[in-house]
Amino acid sequence: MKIQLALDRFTIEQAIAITKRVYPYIDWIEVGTSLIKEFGMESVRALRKEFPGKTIVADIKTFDNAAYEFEMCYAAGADVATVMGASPVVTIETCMNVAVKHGKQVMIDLLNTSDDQLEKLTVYREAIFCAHVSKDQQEITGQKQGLAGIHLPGSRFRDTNRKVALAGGINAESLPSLAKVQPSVVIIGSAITKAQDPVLAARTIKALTTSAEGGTSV
Ligand SMILES: O=C(CO)[C@H](O)[C@H](O)COP(=O)(O)O
Repeated sequence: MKIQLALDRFTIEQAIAITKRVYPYIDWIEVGTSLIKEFGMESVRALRKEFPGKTIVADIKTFDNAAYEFEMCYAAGADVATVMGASPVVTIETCMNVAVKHGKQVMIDLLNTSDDQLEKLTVYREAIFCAHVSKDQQEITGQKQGLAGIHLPGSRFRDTNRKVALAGGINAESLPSLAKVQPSVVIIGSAITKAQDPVLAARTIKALTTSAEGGTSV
């Protein structure tokens, strides 16, 4: 289970500084949508340059203009770029094709994706399917990521080795039960980056994922 550190609502310098502190406890680095919107591809390039040894995820949340946006992310050094599951299927298909062309990956963000649409997306076997509770759902309607509320991408995904990611307000309390879903990736932002002690928070989360996988806690 990879830990993807979500970097949102920071300057590029702040994002680099916090990542350096928690570096040993995380696996993937997400250049958050807010960074991409505020600073553009420079944010992806900067994180790529600073952390050559980590997987960089550009959370661009593409909804249209797929080839242009995905080419841009991969050229800036992203290993993974995100597209919204609710987009037209042709958009998602285009993202998958651009990823194959560059030997990169696609994460499909299932925020507000209907079951009918999800059914259509099951053909994209190489994608990572991200069940996501949004910031607005967290902050305005008080929704939480949890086994009851999760829009899990169907039992068939778990049965067929589809890669699943979970995101949205995940913390040390919710992680152990969410780990039962055996996600490939857990995406964690504020529980680490806004913690009073981000290093302790990251180390605790790393220990929880390790023990959920049957390993020894660090
Ligand atoms: O995609 C995102 C916001 O749209 C965030 O990356 C995701 O929600 C994880 O951050 P947090 O743990 O703070 O919710």
